[in-house]
Amino acid sequence: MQKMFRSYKAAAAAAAPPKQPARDEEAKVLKAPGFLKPEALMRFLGKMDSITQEQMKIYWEDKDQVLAYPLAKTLTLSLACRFFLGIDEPERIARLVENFDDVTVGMHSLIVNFPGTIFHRATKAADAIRKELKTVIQEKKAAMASGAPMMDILTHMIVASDPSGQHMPEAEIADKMMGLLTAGYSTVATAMTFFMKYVGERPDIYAKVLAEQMEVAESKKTGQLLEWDDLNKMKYSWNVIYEVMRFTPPLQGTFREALTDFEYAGYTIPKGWKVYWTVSTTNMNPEYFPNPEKFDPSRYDDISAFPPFTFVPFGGGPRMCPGKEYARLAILAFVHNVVKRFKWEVMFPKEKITGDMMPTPEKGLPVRLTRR
Ligand code: HEM
Repeated sequence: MQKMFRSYKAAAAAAAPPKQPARDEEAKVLKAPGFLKPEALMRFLGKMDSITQEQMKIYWEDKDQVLAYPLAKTLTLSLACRFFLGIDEPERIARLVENFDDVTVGMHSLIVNFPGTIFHRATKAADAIRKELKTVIQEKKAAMASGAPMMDILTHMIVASDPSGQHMPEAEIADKMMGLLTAGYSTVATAMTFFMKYVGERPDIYAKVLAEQMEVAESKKTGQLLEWDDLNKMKYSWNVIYEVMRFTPPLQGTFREALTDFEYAGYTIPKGWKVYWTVSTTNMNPEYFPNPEKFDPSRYDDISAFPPFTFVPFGGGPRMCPGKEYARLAILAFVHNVVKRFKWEVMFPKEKITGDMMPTPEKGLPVRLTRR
């Protein structure tokens, strides 16, 4: 986990001041469950599908129009709270959504800490989240003591101990959970939101996604939830998501440390400097993406044909996003449920997109829904 978070920590310095590096033993403890590997995620998929269906029922069905972005965030935070923390209460999730938004915005702000600055707001929000998470940890410990069965990442962190039998302090667990939730919540929501935008503007692509998803839906019995094999039948839908992420990368980039001096564009970058790499540097390069302005999911029919590090929505190398598979599950469960139920129209195709760290539709991406 230490390895997983080191570069994110650099990016998140604004919201969470750097702590002592995690101990090696902790890294082992936290990695042990393999909670983001497909074997572990398989068990989550049915529940992801049912949570997505519940949210469609509460927030989407019977509505003529919705704001796609805030609803996508509520969905992804509900999923993350369920699978990372084991909590389901909507009021708690609503409180966290607000605070996480402030932390996310603060990640790329100037470190100026006095009332009224973005950084100050992010620090306060991070404190509020830590406080809430500590309460969750205490409740969880009490529930565990009463023998209730637990299936979430937080429980693993609480019970795990290092070789000397030491458990991780609550404050540290809270920080680690905050890092995981921050990394895995608005990124997924952004991909879902821009799927709504780009596919809402392209009826031909919508028709193909719908055909693929209906084939999956029709192969299932009434009420049967999504299973792992179903995801393998969603290749076109996932290619659409790739194209969504090429047009609008949910995470713009992150930091690396130069291991040796090197030359770039006539400048010497000294060893030890922090460098910021971006996902989108090659996204519109016609050498790799012919006709780059065209939204064309078929370019990923053979994804292995891309030269290394030209298309990197999830990063690359040893620090590549460990949440990629989790994101695929959550996004495809959303795609399946939304296209099965609705056609939609983007109400303001020219809506301004703000935000440097996370692209944000200024009005929340209002869409007009038509029940299928
Ligand atoms: C569409 C969704 C997502 C996108 C586009 C995305 C993108 C990225 C990118 C570009 C990086 C930097 C990788 C690098 O430095 O090479 C990253 C790192 C990371 N992501 Fe994601 N991510 C997504 C979802 C998630 C989820 C769901 C989780 C958690 C469950 C997660 C956890 C992390 C963590 C912990 C890191 C830091 C890895 C490290 O430094 O070793 N991400 N992500």
